[in-house]
Amino acid sequence: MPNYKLFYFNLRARAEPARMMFALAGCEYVDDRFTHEEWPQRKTDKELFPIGQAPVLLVDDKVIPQSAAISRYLARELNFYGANSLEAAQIDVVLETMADIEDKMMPLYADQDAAKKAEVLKAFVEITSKPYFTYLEQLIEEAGGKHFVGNKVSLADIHIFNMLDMMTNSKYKIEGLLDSYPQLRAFCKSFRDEGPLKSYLESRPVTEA
Ligand SMILES: N[C@@H](CCC(=O)N[C@@H](CS)C(=O)NCC(=O)O)C(=O)O
Repeated sequence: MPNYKLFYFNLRARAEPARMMFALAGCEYVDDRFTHEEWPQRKTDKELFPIGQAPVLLVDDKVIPQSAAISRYLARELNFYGANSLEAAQIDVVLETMADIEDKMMPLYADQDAAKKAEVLKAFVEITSKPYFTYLEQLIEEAGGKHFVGNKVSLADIHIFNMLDMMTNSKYKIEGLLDSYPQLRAFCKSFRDEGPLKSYLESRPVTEA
């Protein structure tokens, strides 16, 4: 097993799927978290932060930036990327659907007055995000409610849980987001309360996002 070191802010956000996979696999790693105040100094290390962004995963002496690359690498190494190519493709479908939702979410956080923000959030919940969440709701229902793909926790479950956790339980919380999606709500509840990450989720640092 290589030496793993993960560098990110003291947030769940883009690094949490990696931390969740390390926890599930019982794999040791260094979880190097820094504050926003420390970041300008940390990012002067151009070898470690070649794009000037975090997260970065150090695998022995190899630098891997880009959270999606980190997640997919660890999923392959630690066996969270499905049992075969077809399952891997199904996992990718979930990840890419989630990426579409996140793309549509970004403008919600642009500076704007309260009335405009309420209008934009309502449109996101009721219109823009609907085809994606409806599809994810259908997928988890067809899969039996517990795992999006296969019969064990995969990168799909981990990423969906993390995204929904961020959208319902962080400073980016969106009111009413999952009101129309009972299967997704049930999936999150069982993942949190009964899944193999229960004790990790209960003991991880509490962060604003
Ligand atoms: N596509 C990149 C985006 C990384 C990114 O935007 N990171 C933010 C934190 S979530 C960052 O490093 N912000 C500080 C900066 O850009 O100086 C990824 O997914 O890793």
